[in-house]
Amino acid sequence: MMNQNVIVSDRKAILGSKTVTVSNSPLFSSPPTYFTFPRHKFLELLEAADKNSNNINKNNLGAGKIASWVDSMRDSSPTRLRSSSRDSVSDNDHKASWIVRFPSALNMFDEIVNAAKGKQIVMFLDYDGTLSPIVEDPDKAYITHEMREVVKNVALNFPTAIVTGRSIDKVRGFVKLNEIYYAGSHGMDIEGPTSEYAYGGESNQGVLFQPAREFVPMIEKVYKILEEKTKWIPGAMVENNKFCLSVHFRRVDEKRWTGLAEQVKSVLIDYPQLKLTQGRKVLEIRPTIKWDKGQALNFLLKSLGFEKSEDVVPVYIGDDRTDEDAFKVLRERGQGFGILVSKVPKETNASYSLQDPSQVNEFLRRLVEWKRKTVGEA
Ligand SMILES: O=P(O)(O)OC[C@H]1O[C@H](O[C@H]2O[C@H](CO)[C@@H](O)[C@H](O)[C@H]2O)[C@H](O)[C@@H](O)[C@@H]1O
Repeated sequence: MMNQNVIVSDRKAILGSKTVTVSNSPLFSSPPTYFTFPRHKFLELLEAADKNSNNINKNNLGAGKIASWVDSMRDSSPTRLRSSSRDSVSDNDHKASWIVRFPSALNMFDEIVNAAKGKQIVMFLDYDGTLSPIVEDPDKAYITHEMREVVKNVALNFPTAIVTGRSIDKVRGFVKLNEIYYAGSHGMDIEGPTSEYAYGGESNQGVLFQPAREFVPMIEKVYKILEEKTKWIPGAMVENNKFCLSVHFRRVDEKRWTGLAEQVKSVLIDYPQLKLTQGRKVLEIRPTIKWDKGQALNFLLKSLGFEKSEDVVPVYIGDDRTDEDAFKVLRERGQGFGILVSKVPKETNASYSLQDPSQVNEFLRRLVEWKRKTVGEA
Protein backbone atom coordinates (compact mmCIF):
# COMPACT_ATOMS: atom_id res chain seq x y z
CA MET A 1 0.00 0.00 0.00
CA MET A 2 3.01 2.19 0.61
CA ASN A 3 3.70 2.17 -3.07
CA GLN A 4 0.25 3.68 -3.76
CA ASN A 5 1.22 6.52 -1.37
CA VAL A 6 4.50 6.86 -3.21
CA ILE A 7 2.59 7.14 -6.47
CA VAL A 8 0.07 9.60 -5.00
CA SER A 9 2.89 11.79 -3.72
CA ASP A 10 4.62 11.47 -7.10
CA ARG A 11 1.44 12.65 -8.78
CA LYS A 12 1.17 15.60 -6.36
CA ALA A 13 4.83 16.38 -7.05
CA ILE A 14 4.19 15.97 -10.76
CA LEU A 15 1.43 18.58 -10.72
CA GLY A 16 3.94 21.04 -9.33
CA SER A 17 6.48 20.46 -12.13
CA LYS A 18 6.51 21.17 -15.89
CA THR A 19 8.41 17.93 -16.76
CA VAL A 20 8.82 14.53 -15.10
CA THR A 21 11.98 12.40 -15.27
CA VAL A 22 11.91 8.70 -14.45
CA SER A 23 14.74 6.19 -14.49
CA ASN A 24 14.24 2.64 -15.61
CA SER A 25 17.18 1.49 -13.49
CA PRO A 26 17.82 -1.13 -12.49
CA LEU A 27 14.86 -3.10 -13.77
CA PHE A 28 15.26 -2.80 -17.52
CA SER A 29 18.81 -1.74 -18.27
CA SER A 30 22.03 -0.70 -16.69
CA PRO A 31 23.47 1.84 -16.81
CA PRO A 32 20.08 3.44 -16.13
CA THR A 33 18.26 5.28 -18.88
CA TYR A 34 16.33 8.37 -17.94
CA PHE A 35 13.09 9.42 -19.61
CA THR A 36 11.88 13.02 -19.35
CA PHE A 37 8.29 13.75 -20.31
CA PRO A 38 6.22 16.97 -20.38
CA ARG A 39 3.91 16.71 -17.35
CA HIS A 40 0.71 16.24 -19.42
CA LYS A 41 2.35 13.42 -21.45
CA PHE A 42 3.49 11.65 -18.29
CA LEU A 43 0.02 11.73 -16.79
CA GLU A 44 -1.34 10.38 -20.11
CA LEU A 45 1.15 7.48 -19.82
CA LEU A 46 -0.01 6.69 -16.30
CA GLU A 47 -3.67 6.79 -17.39
CA ALA A 48 -2.90 4.52 -20.39
CA ALA A 49 -0.95 2.07 -18.20
CA ASP A 50 -3.74 1.98 -15.60
CA LYS A 51 -6.37 1.42 -18.32
CA ASN A 52 -4.24 -1.30 -19.91
CA SER A 53 -3.79 -3.13 -16.62
CA ASN A 54 -7.54 -2.90 -15.91
CA ASN A 55 -8.26 -4.43 -19.34
CA ILE A 56 -5.82 -7.27 -18.69
CA ASN A 57 -7.24 -7.74 -15.18
CA LYS A 58 -10.55 -8.66 -16.85
CA ASN A 59 -8.89 -11.36 -18.96
CA ASN A 60 -10.21 -14.73 -17.92
CA LEU A 61 -7.58 -17.46 -18.14
CA GLY A 62 -10.11 -20.17 -17.46
CA ALA A 63 -10.15 -23.50 -19.23
CA GLY A 64 -11.94 -22.30 -22.37
CA LYS A 65 -11.03 -23.57 -25.83
CA ILE A 66 -7.67 -25.23 -26.53
CA ALA A 67 -6.69 -22.25 -28.70
CA SER A 68 -7.12 -19.86 -25.77
CA TRP A 69 -5.12 -22.26 -23.58
CA VAL A 70 -2.26 -22.24 -26.07
CA ASP A 71 -2.43 -18.44 -26.38
CA SER A 72 -2.07 -18.09 -22.64
CA MET A 73 0.68 -20.78 -22.63
CA ARG A 74 2.66 -18.37 -24.84
CA ASP A 75 2.43 -15.62 -22.23
CA SER A 76 4.88 -15.79 -19.39
CA SER A 77 3.24 -15.63 -16.04
CA PRO A 78 1.83 -13.37 -14.69
CA THR A 79 0.29 -11.82 -17.80
CA ARG A 80 2.84 -9.82 -19.79
CA LEU A 81 1.75 -6.17 -19.96
CA ARG A 82 1.33 -5.12 -23.61
CA SER A 83 0.56 -1.60 -24.83
CA SER A 84 -3.14 -1.47 -25.53
CA SER A 85 -2.58 0.54 -28.72
CA ARG A 86 0.81 1.19 -30.28
CA ASP A 87 -0.09 4.74 -31.38
CA SER A 88 -0.84 5.89 -27.81
CA VAL A 89 2.02 4.37 -25.76
CA SER A 90 5.33 3.03 -27.18
CA ASP A 91 7.10 0.08 -25.53
CA ASN A 92 9.69 2.36 -23.93
CA ASP A 93 6.96 4.64 -22.63
CA HIS A 94 5.27 1.52 -21.27
CA LYS A 95 8.37 0.43 -19.42
CA ALA A 96 8.83 3.95 -18.04
CA SER A 97 5.27 4.19 -16.75
CA TRP A 98 5.42 0.62 -15.42
CA ILE A 99 8.56 1.34 -13.38
CA VAL A 100 6.85 4.36 -11.87
CA ARG A 101 3.95 2.16 -10.77
CA PHE A 102 6.18 -0.71 -9.56
CA PRO A 103 9.52 0.87 -8.58
CA SER A 104 12.58 -1.25 -7.85
CA ALA A 105 12.58 -2.40 -4.22
CA LEU A 106 16.35 -1.75 -4.25
CA ASN A 107 15.85 1.88 -5.27
CA MET A 108 13.05 2.25 -2.70
CA PHE A 109 14.86 0.37 0.08
CA ASP A 110 15.04 3.32 2.52
CA GLU A 111 11.34 4.13 2.08
CA ILE A 112 10.48 0.46 2.66
CA VAL A 113 12.50 0.04 5.88
CA ASN A 114 11.41 3.44 7.23
CA ALA A 115 7.78 2.31 6.87
CA ALA A 116 8.66 -0.89 8.80
CA LYS A 117 10.44 0.92 11.68
CA GLY A 118 9.11 -0.27 15.05
CA LYS A 119 7.03 -2.99 13.35
CA GLN A 120 7.58 -6.71 12.82
CA ILE A 121 8.55 -7.70 9.28
CA VAL A 122 7.43 -11.23 8.33
CA MET A 123 9.15 -12.53 5.20
CA PHE A 124 7.40 -14.74 2.63
CA LEU A 125 9.55 -16.06 -0.22
CA ASP A 126 8.51 -17.92 -3.34
CA TYR A 127 11.10 -20.48 -4.50
CA ASP A 128 11.34 -20.99 -8.29
CA GLY A 129 12.24 -17.79 -10.10
CA THR A 130 12.70 -15.94 -6.79
CA LEU A 131 15.32 -17.81 -4.73
CA SER A 132 16.44 -20.04 -7.60
CA PRO A 133 16.74 -18.99 -11.25
CA ILE A 134 14.36 -20.52 -13.80
CA VAL A 135 16.15 -23.41 -15.54
CA GLU A 136 15.15 -25.93 -18.21
CA ASP A 137 15.05 -28.95 -15.87
CA PRO A 138 12.81 -28.53 -12.77
CA ASP A 139 14.87 -31.13 -10.92
CA LYS A 140 17.97 -28.94 -11.29
CA ALA A 141 16.58 -25.68 -9.88
CA TYR A 142 19.25 -25.37 -7.21
CA ILE A 143 19.57 -22.45 -4.78
CA THR A 144 23.11 -21.05 -4.55
CA HIS A 145 25.09 -21.43 -1.31
CA GLU A 146 25.15 -17.62 -1.02
CA MET A 147 21.35 -17.38 -1.34
CA ARG A 148 20.91 -20.16 1.24
CA GLU A 149 23.12 -18.22 3.68
CA VAL A 150 21.17 -14.99 3.07
CA VAL A 151 17.81 -16.73 3.64
CA LYS A 152 19.20 -18.34 6.82
CA ASN A 153 20.26 -14.89 8.09
CA VAL A 154 16.83 -13.48 7.19
CA ALA A 155 15.24 -16.31 9.21
CA LEU A 156 17.47 -15.50 12.20
CA ASN A 157 16.15 -11.89 12.15
CA PHE A 158 12.55 -12.20 10.95
CA PRO A 159 9.89 -14.93 10.92
CA THR A 160 10.39 -16.44 7.46
CA ALA A 161 8.36 -18.78 5.24
CA ILE A 162 8.98 -20.27 1.81
CA VAL A 163 5.68 -20.45 -0.12
CA THR A 164 5.98 -22.58 -3.24
CA GLY A 165 4.19 -24.79 -5.76
CA ARG A 166 6.78 -27.47 -5.04
CA SER A 167 6.04 -30.27 -2.58
CA ILE A 168 7.52 -29.62 0.87
CA ASP A 169 9.87 -32.60 0.59
CA LYS A 170 11.24 -31.30 -2.72
CA VAL A 171 11.74 -27.69 -1.62
CA ARG A 172 13.27 -28.78 1.71
CA GLY A 173 15.67 -30.88 -0.38
CA PHE A 174 16.72 -27.75 -2.28
CA VAL A 175 16.72 -25.21 0.59
CA LYS A 176 18.06 -27.39 3.46
CA LEU A 177 17.07 -24.91 6.21
CA ASN A 178 15.27 -25.87 9.45
CA GLU A 179 14.76 -22.33 10.77
CA ILE A 180 11.91 -21.52 8.42
CA TYR A 181 8.24 -22.28 7.79
CA TYR A 182 7.32 -24.09 4.58
CA ALA A 183 4.06 -23.76 2.64
CA GLY A 184 4.40 -26.29 -0.19
CA SER A 185 1.95 -27.34 -2.93
CA HIS A 186 0.89 -23.71 -3.57
CA GLY A 187 0.20 -23.21 0.14
CA MET A 188 -1.80 -26.44 0.67
CA ASP A 189 0.86 -28.09 2.86
CA ILE A 190 2.12 -25.96 5.77
CA GLU A 191 4.82 -27.03 8.21
CA GLY A 192 6.55 -25.16 11.02
CA PRO A 193 10.32 -24.93 11.58
CA THR A 194 12.17 -27.89 13.10
CA SER A 195 14.86 -25.70 14.68
CA GLU A 196 14.21 -24.39 18.20
CA TYR A 197 15.94 -21.14 17.14
CA ALA A 198 13.07 -20.31 14.77
CA TYR A 199 10.39 -17.73 15.58
CA GLY A 200 7.37 -19.36 17.21
CA GLY A 201 9.51 -22.18 18.67
CA GLU A 202 7.98 -25.52 19.74
CA SER A 203 4.37 -24.38 19.38
CA ASN A 204 4.70 -24.19 15.62
CA GLN A 205 6.78 -27.28 14.90
CA GLY A 206 5.63 -30.06 12.53
CA VAL A 207 2.63 -30.18 10.19
CA LEU A 208 0.42 -27.16 10.74
CA PHE A 209 -2.24 -27.47 8.04
CA GLN A 210 -3.10 -29.62 4.97
CA PRO A 211 -6.51 -28.50 3.62
CA ALA A 212 -6.43 -30.84 0.59
CA ARG A 213 -5.59 -34.14 2.31
CA GLU A 214 -8.59 -35.97 0.85
CA PHE A 215 -7.39 -35.13 -2.69
CA VAL A 216 -4.13 -37.11 -2.47
CA PRO A 217 -5.53 -40.34 -4.04
CA MET A 218 -7.04 -38.31 -6.91
CA ILE A 219 -3.79 -36.39 -7.48
CA GLU A 220 -1.82 -39.65 -7.58
CA LYS A 221 -4.29 -41.22 -10.03
CA VAL A 222 -4.31 -38.18 -12.37
CA TYR A 223 -0.51 -38.00 -12.15
CA LYS A 224 -0.24 -41.55 -13.56
CA ILE A 225 -2.83 -40.89 -16.29
CA LEU A 226 -1.10 -37.66 -17.37
CA GLU A 227 2.29 -39.36 -17.42
CA GLU A 228 0.87 -42.06 -19.70
CA LYS A 229 -0.91 -39.56 -21.98
CA THR A 230 2.04 -37.21 -22.40
CA LYS A 231 5.00 -39.59 -22.53
CA TRP A 232 4.97 -39.49 -26.35
CA ILE A 233 5.52 -35.70 -26.37
CA PRO A 234 9.31 -35.02 -26.31
CA GLY A 235 10.25 -32.66 -23.45
CA ALA A 236 6.90 -32.90 -21.62
CA MET A 237 7.22 -33.66 -17.91
CA VAL A 238 4.56 -34.22 -15.23
CA GLU A 239 5.65 -33.29 -11.69
CA ASN A 240 3.86 -34.63 -8.60
CA ASN A 241 3.83 -31.98 -5.87
CA LYS A 242 1.75 -34.06 -3.42
CA PHE A 243 -1.46 -31.96 -3.35
CA CYS A 244 -1.08 -30.63 -6.91
CA LEU A 245 0.58 -31.40 -10.24
CA SER A 246 2.65 -29.45 -12.76
CA VAL A 247 2.70 -30.28 -16.48
CA HIS A 248 5.89 -28.74 -17.86
CA PHE A 249 6.22 -27.66 -21.48
CA ARG A 250 9.39 -25.50 -21.31
CA ARG A 251 11.30 -28.15 -23.23
CA VAL A 252 8.44 -29.01 -25.63
CA ASP A 253 8.53 -27.76 -29.25
CA GLU A 254 5.85 -25.04 -29.54
CA LYS A 255 4.31 -26.95 -32.48
CA ARG A 256 3.36 -29.68 -29.97
CA TRP A 257 1.78 -27.37 -27.35
CA THR A 258 -1.71 -27.80 -28.79
CA GLY A 259 -1.35 -31.60 -28.64
CA LEU A 260 -0.17 -31.38 -25.05
CA ALA A 261 -3.01 -29.03 -24.08
CA GLU A 262 -5.53 -31.44 -25.72
CA GLN A 263 -4.15 -34.38 -23.70
CA VAL A 264 -4.34 -32.44 -20.42
CA LYS A 265 -7.84 -31.19 -21.20
CA SER A 266 -9.00 -34.73 -22.10
CA VAL A 267 -7.96 -35.88 -18.60
CA LEU A 268 -9.24 -32.89 -16.61
CA ILE A 269 -12.69 -33.14 -18.23
CA ASP A 270 -13.23 -36.25 -16.03
CA TYR A 271 -12.04 -34.46 -12.86
CA PRO A 272 -14.19 -31.36 -12.27
CA GLN A 273 -12.72 -31.11 -8.75
CA LEU A 274 -9.36 -30.15 -10.28
CA LYS A 275 -8.64 -26.75 -11.83
CA LEU A 276 -5.90 -25.56 -14.17
CA THR A 277 -3.90 -22.31 -13.98
CA GLN A 278 -0.98 -21.15 -16.09
CA GLY A 279 2.51 -20.78 -14.68
CA ARG A 280 5.87 -20.06 -16.29
CA LYS A 281 5.83 -22.61 -19.17
CA VAL A 282 3.87 -24.92 -16.89
CA LEU A 283 0.22 -25.96 -16.47
CA GLU A 284 -0.59 -26.03 -12.74
CA ILE A 285 -3.29 -28.52 -11.73
CA ARG A 286 -4.79 -28.01 -8.26
CA PRO A 287 -7.87 -29.08 -6.26
CA THR A 288 -10.75 -26.59 -6.57
CA ILE A 289 -10.66 -25.85 -2.84
CA LYS A 290 -10.66 -22.18 -1.86
CA TRP A 291 -7.04 -22.23 -0.76
CA ASP A 292 -3.98 -20.62 -2.34
CA LYS A 293 -0.76 -18.82 -1.44
CA GLY A 294 -2.77 -15.86 -0.19
CA GLN A 295 -4.72 -18.04 2.28
CA ALA A 296 -1.44 -19.66 3.34
CA LEU A 297 0.01 -16.19 4.06
CA ASN A 298 -3.00 -15.35 6.26
CA PHE A 299 -2.75 -18.74 8.02
CA LEU A 300 0.94 -18.25 8.77
CA LEU A 301 0.43 -14.71 10.10
CA LYS A 302 -2.26 -16.15 12.41
CA SER A 303 0.05 -19.03 13.51
CA LEU A 304 2.72 -16.43 14.32
CA GLY A 305 0.28 -14.40 16.43
CA PHE A 306 -0.04 -11.49 13.96
CA GLU A 307 -3.59 -12.14 12.72
CA LYS A 308 -5.03 -8.88 14.05
CA SER A 309 -1.76 -7.05 14.62
CA GLU A 310 -1.45 -3.45 13.38
CA ASP A 311 2.32 -3.67 13.84
CA VAL A 312 3.17 -6.36 11.33
CA VAL A 313 4.68 -5.76 7.87
CA PRO A 314 4.34 -8.91 5.74
CA VAL A 315 6.72 -8.82 2.77
CA TYR A 316 6.03 -11.32 -0.06
CA ILE A 317 8.52 -11.78 -2.90
CA GLY A 318 7.39 -13.87 -5.91
CA ASP A 319 7.56 -14.16 -9.69
CA ASP A 320 4.59 -16.21 -10.84
CA ARG A 321 0.84 -16.09 -11.31
CA THR A 322 0.13 -18.08 -8.13
CA ASP A 323 2.10 -15.46 -6.16
CA GLU A 324 -0.47 -12.90 -7.28
CA ASP A 325 -2.89 -14.56 -4.82
CA ALA A 326 -0.56 -13.49 -2.01
CA PHE A 327 0.00 -9.99 -3.44
CA LYS A 328 -3.79 -9.56 -3.55
CA VAL A 329 -4.18 -10.59 0.12
CA LEU A 330 -1.56 -8.01 1.16
CA ARG A 331 -3.54 -5.30 -0.62
CA GLU A 332 -6.79 -6.52 1.02
CA ARG A 333 -5.10 -6.49 4.45
CA GLY A 334 -3.71 -3.03 3.75
CA GLN A 335 -0.45 -4.18 5.36
CA GLY A 336 3.01 -4.81 3.96
CA PHE A 337 3.66 -5.20 0.26
CA GLY A 338 4.39 -7.59 -2.57
CA ILE A 339 7.54 -7.51 -4.68
CA LEU A 340 7.29 -8.97 -8.20
CA VAL A 341 10.46 -10.59 -9.59
CA SER A 342 10.44 -9.85 -13.31
CA LYS A 343 12.68 -8.49 -16.05
CA VAL A 344 9.69 -7.26 -18.08
CA PRO A 345 6.53 -5.28 -17.26
CA LYS A 346 3.79 -7.63 -16.10
CA GLU A 347 0.27 -7.21 -14.81
CA THR A 348 0.62 -7.55 -11.03
CA ASN A 349 -0.87 -6.75 -7.62
CA ALA A 350 2.62 -6.27 -6.19
CA SER A 351 3.85 -2.84 -5.10
CA TYR A 352 7.52 -3.06 -6.03
CA SER A 353 9.73 -5.02 -8.39
CA LEU A 354 13.10 -6.74 -8.53
CA GLN A 355 14.75 -8.03 -11.68
CA ASP A 356 15.90 -11.56 -10.78
CA PRO A 357 17.10 -13.82 -7.89
CA SER A 358 20.42 -11.94 -7.70
CA GLN A 359 18.51 -8.73 -6.89
CA VAL A 360 16.36 -10.69 -4.40
CA ASN A 361 19.64 -11.76 -2.77
CA GLU A 362 20.82 -8.13 -2.62
CA PHE A 363 17.49 -6.93 -1.16
CA LEU A 364 17.50 -9.66 1.54
CA ARG A 365 21.15 -9.01 2.37
CA ARG A 366 20.45 -5.27 2.84
CA LEU A 367 17.42 -6.08 5.00
CA VAL A 368 19.52 -8.23 7.37
CA GLU A 369 22.18 -5.48 7.50
CA TRP A 370 19.53 -2.87 8.29
CA LYS A 371 18.04 -5.05 11.07
CA ARG A 372 21.43 -5.72 12.67
CA LYS A 373 22.22 -1.97 12.53
CA THR A 374 18.89 -0.91 14.07
CA VAL A 375 19.17 -3.58 16.82
CA GLY A 376 22.75 -2.40 17.41
CA GLU A 377 21.55 1.21 17.71
CA ALA A 378 18.66 0.32 20.05
O1 LIG B 1 5.70 -21.39 -6.52
P1 LIG B 1 7.06 -21.59 -7.13
O2 LIG B 1 8.12 -21.94 -6.12
O3 LIG B 1 7.47 -20.48 -8.04
O4 LIG B 1 6.89 -22.90 -8.04
C1 LIG B 1 6.17 -22.75 -9.27
C2 LIG B 1 6.59 -23.89 -10.14
O5 LIG B 1 8.04 -23.86 -10.17
C3 LIG B 1 8.69 -24.92 -10.85
O6 LIG B 1 8.55 -24.73 -12.27
C4 LIG B 1 9.19 -23.53 -12.70
O7 LIG B 1 10.61 -23.61 -12.44
C5 LIG B 1 11.28 -24.66 -13.17
C6 LIG B 1 12.73 -24.67 -12.71
O8 LIG B 1 13.32 -23.41 -12.91
C7 LIG B 1 11.13 -24.44 -14.69
O9 LIG B 1 11.77 -25.50 -15.41
C8 LIG B 1 9.64 -24.41 -15.03
O10 LIG B 1 9.47 -24.11 -16.42
C9 LIG B 1 8.95 -23.32 -14.20
O11 LIG B 1 7.52 -23.36 -14.44
C10 LIG B 1 8.18 -26.27 -10.38
O12 LIG B 1 8.77 -27.28 -11.19
C11 LIG B 1 6.68 -26.34 -10.43
O13 LIG B 1 6.23 -27.60 -9.92
C12 LIG B 1 6.11 -25.23 -9.57
O14 LIG B 1 4.70 -25.27 -9.50
